[in-house]
Amino acid sequence: MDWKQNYEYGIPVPELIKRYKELYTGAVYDVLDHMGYPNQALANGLKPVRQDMTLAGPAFTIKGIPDIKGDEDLRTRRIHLFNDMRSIGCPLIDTRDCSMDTQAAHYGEMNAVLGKASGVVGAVVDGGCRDTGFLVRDNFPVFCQYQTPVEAYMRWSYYDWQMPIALRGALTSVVPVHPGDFLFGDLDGVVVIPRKLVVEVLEKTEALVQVENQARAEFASGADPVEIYKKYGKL
Ligand SMILES: O=C([O-])CC(=O)C(=O)O
Ligand SMILES: [Mg+2]
Repeated sequence: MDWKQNYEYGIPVPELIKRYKELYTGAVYDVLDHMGYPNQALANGLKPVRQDMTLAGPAFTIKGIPDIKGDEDLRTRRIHLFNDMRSIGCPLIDTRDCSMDTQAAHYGEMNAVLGKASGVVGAVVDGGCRDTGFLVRDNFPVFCQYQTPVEAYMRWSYYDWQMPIALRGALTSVVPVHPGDFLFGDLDGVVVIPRKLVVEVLEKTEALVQVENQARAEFASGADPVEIYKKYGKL
């Protein structure tokens, strides 16, 4: 499959990633909210495996399903997803819908190593992660719901990839994610930026952050807060 057109934004992906990583999720959330997209934040439980980790980039979507018999066809097929990542040719976020499983680890260090060699710059896993020590030592940003040593085999399996997926939401039960939608995460959580809005949201958030920086500096200076609020409308 040729998915490349899902990853064209008018600005090269590495530049988008660099500029998003200068921002913070609260500001991106506010911009999306004001644009009429209030339901783009992922569930509160989704957190980085180390507090200072951030990630930004376009989603490569993966769907997994319960698999209590260890289906051999699914098991054999999954390895091909990494070549599909490579065929896209830009930095990606491995983004996993785990069908609400709350038992197994759906991500780990082997996935990260192979992912990195295939263009992956971080993972958002709506489920569990293991080998966390490796990931932390490698400084590889993974956002997940929990950590566990429990293996996925005979519990959960990869089903398909590069299809629309649904991750648990902060304000809605799920937030849809499509291949090429952007994920941006920091200590507060993760927001999903729909593909067609990636550049507009970036530019609007950069402008918002400028205003917040000015207002913050003036608040910190001890000047009259009422006057500062009148000037910027920010607190
Ligand atoms: O069971 C799995 O594939 C998850 C894991 O431990 C790894 O990626 O290293
Ligand atoms: Mg492992």
